Amino acid sequence: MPKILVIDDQPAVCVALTTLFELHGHEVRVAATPDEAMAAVLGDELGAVVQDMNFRQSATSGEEGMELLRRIKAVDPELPVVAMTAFTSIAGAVELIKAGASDYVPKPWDDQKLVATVGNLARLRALEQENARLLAQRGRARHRLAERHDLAGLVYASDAMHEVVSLAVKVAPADVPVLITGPNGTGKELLATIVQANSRRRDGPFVKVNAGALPDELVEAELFGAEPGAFTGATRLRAGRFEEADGGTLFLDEIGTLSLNGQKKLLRVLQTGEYQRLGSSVTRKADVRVLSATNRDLPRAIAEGSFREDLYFRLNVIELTIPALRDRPEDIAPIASHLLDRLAARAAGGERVTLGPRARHALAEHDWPGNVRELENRLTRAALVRKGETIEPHDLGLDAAARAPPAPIATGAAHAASSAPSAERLEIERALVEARGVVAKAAASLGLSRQGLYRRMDRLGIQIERKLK
Ligand SMILES: Nc1ncnc2c1ncn2[C@@H]1O[C@H](COP(=O)(O)OP(=O)(O)OP(=O)(O)O)[C@@H](O)[C@H]1O
Repeated sequence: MPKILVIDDQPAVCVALTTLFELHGHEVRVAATPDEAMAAVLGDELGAVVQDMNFRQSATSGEEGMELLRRIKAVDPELPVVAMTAFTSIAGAVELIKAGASDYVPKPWDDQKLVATVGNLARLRALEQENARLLAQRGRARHRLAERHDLAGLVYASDAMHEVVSLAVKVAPADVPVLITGPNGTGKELLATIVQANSRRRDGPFVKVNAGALPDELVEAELFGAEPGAFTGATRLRAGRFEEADGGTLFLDEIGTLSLNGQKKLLRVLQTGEYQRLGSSVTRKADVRVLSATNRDLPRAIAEGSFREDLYFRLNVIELTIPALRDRPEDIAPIASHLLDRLAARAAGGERVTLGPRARHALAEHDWPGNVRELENRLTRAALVRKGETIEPHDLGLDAAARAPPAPIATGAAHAASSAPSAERLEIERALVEARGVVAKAAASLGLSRQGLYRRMDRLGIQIERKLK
């Protein structure tokens, strides 16, 4: 129980208050003069103070008490002080509160009220202190982690993310496969970068493959390479991704959508540590650490027969799961701020745009189906379309997102009756804006063919306005 300091020059009052607080489980310290009181405030762990306002028989103005209150508040502004006063005037009470008193009780006091008031204040202080201690502890832990490891620009404030990142840097030096799971755009590739950057292979190659985009007939050539003439059109020797990643790390993104044939080939190299180029009988050793990522529920895919269980166990020696952004709302504001810094660094004039209070509120309220990538897209869009100095909710497309669609920069009619822009729409719009409306360039940055991008634009009703050209 928190300790209470009782300050009164009358021994009878001190005895009465000591008995009262001790009866309710508090430890009590007593001071008869302002100097004794200050010695206790400076040297003891106190939960609350109950102080008289006059310390000499002749004094009645309360001046000495007011002076002591100010001295206490000057050294410990958070320490709750309850003044015991004969003041009944409103003016006196207001002055006390202004000077920092948490409350005041008249003399003679009501035992129950006094114990309740002081006890509540002391408990609140203990909670606040504990909170501050935990926050400081977490802040220190995050700081230490960032100091000792390369976090590749990943920003977070949540405990959930701290756990994931701590595990990532812990498993990084062990040469084991790591499977990174989590919804779209949560930072799986960024986390893979952290694992690689903190591994013993950090100076080796880091090769990334979108396993989901590998056409079945090219899986083998892509992963293991091909000799000239190995298949129609293979005119030159082609090194595979395992060969390129030799001595380093191979990151297989979208592993959940790798074809069954691709899974079989991958499993073999993971089991034996050996592979052959297509069209060659020479066996090569794979000195590669495999990291993989997926947003698919692999156990479910296994149950449905679309993912091999044996491959799952090979890839999933360690699993790192990144929570959806909506489940770690503390991360939204710091990531948004980081992304705005990044946008400013890339912008021609280097101007840093800020979020207006309504926009900040809208970000906190949004559900983030597209996670950090969606946040990135919305901020990029907002920085481009904003009219004022700060970003407003409608710039983000979050102006009552559920009620009406925002006016997109590249827009069409097809979606007009629909709800807020999807993450896909935002991503395409962003790519188009960055490519200044050049579809081929936007398609390349999205990893799509030009036709593929046109098809998506058609489906989403995105047309390019002249101003983008
Ligand atoms: N915590 C974070 N701090 C800073 N940037 C982040 C963070 N998380 C994600 N990002 C950024 O968001 C974008 C999307 O992240 P990333 O590509 O790593 O997600 P992903 O989960 O691999 O996406 P997908 O599921 O679509 O493959 C990237 O630009 C990345 O740098």
